Amino acid sequence: MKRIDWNKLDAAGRQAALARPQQRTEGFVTSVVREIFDDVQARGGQAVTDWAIKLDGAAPRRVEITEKAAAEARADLPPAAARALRVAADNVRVFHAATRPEDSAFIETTPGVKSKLVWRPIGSAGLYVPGGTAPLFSSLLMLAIPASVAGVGRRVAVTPPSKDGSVHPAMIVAAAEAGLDELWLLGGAQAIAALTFGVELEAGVIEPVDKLFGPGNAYVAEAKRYASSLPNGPAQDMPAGPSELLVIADRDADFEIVAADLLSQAEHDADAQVILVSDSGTALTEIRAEVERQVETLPRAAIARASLEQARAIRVADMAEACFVANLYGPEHLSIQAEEAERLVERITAAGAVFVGQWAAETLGDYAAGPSHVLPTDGGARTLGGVTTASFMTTMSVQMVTQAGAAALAPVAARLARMEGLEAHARAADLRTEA
Ligand SMILES: NC(=O)c1ccc[n+]([C@@H]2O[C@H](COP(=O)([O-])OP(=O)(O)OC[C@H]3O[C@@H](n4cnc5c(N)ncnc54)[C@H](O)[C@@H]3O)[C@@H](O)[C@H]2O)c1
Ligand SMILES: N[C@H](CO)Cc1c[nH]c[nH+]1
Ligand SMILES: [Zn+2]
Repeated sequence: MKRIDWNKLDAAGRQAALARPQQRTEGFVTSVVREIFDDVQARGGQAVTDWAIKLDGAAPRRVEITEKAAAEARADLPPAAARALRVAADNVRVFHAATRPEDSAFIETTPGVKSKLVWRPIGSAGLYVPGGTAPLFSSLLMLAIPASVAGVGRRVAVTPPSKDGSVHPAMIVAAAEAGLDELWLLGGAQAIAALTFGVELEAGVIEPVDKLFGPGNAYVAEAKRYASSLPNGPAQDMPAGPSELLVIADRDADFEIVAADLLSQAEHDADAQVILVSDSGTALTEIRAEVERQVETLPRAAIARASLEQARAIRVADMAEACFVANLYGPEHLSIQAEEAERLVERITAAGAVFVGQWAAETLGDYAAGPSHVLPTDGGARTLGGVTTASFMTTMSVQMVTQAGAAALAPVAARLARMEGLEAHARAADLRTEA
């Protein structure tokens, strides 16, 4: 972890200190994604199959998620694992049901003119579930359950096959828990292209979707971005790339816990980024040493070490400055392990999720606290929130006007229309006053 003193840096130094790993924006990711999309647009399902075989060693396959298949998959898991999945799914469902947006009441702005905002689910959602280096069935729960609570008509998930071409039984159980419609073993940009254009495969048809959701590596994140830039392409939820965690810790933090939290995100991806911010030199020194100690015994030490090359340990003057730095970075996850952590939350304006105090392990949020763990990365949190039921819905205003309401408001509208030089608008308003 590179050690940095915030107050010894000039503006350029500060920008560099909070830069995302360069790998994520490297040109070859963009060009490979473009090549895959062009090929899928030209050759359809055959191109998807060719890329899937080339990159992941297996042709796309549809996974059965019938009750029978789910029961078999459940039987393949230790009972405690199936129970843990059920607890996680229940918590995610409870949180999203309680936070689903409701239609507003009618609001009368002028007597006889009333409007309200109503929410409608989108028609179809393509859910990307990462699986390149670990089968993230938790991401399936975090996407498919909010989609189902929102009432989305068709929910299709795609996920890469494991190295031997198989699917983890927990993926099938999670899909069943979440009431998913389709699950495909297909990953990377080729999966996103399939959901964008719709393709006919040997294993069946993937219909195009209205909106793409989900996290993924740099290829997946770029594919979603590119898909949503195409004319008539699907919308996308947000940039949700390699994981990020920024921890604000003071000298009273539990250094072992802070180090463990940093490593929990570093182990995701060589491109994941973890940042430690503290007003205490001792905390920075001790936590860095603790990270080095703990990484030794991790099964994914190689990935975590590669990520740690992009990590930072930043010394700030005080907690107010720590919050300033956190807001500037806009992390996917922010953990505050400092005195009066809850009070500091008031200063935070940009983070996908905030974990308050030492007991709020980010890992709990990753799996089972309830809110979706699909969150914006790369500074997206400065303007965007994470996945919620609202992400799967749209709003419409509904406007109702009585004859008296029209008589009162039409002259206003007609006047404004003529000021804009739009005579047809004005006449349409005038007609409402002539009855
Ligand atoms: N932001 C969030 O909310 C969030 C949530 C969960 C996970 N994540 C992140 O998701 C990511 C998962 O990454 P992953 O790699 O394990 O799985 P992944 O499923 O995102 O990516 C694997 C796919 O990448 C494609 N790919 C790999 N190398 C390629 C190459 N050279 N050219 C073209 N395509 C290539 C392959 O087709 C493969 O199927 C991690 O970075 C993790 O941190 C983010
Ligand atoms: N930390 C990831 C979000 O960035 C989500 C996840 C899934 N499994 C474990 N963690
Ligand atoms: Zn995680």
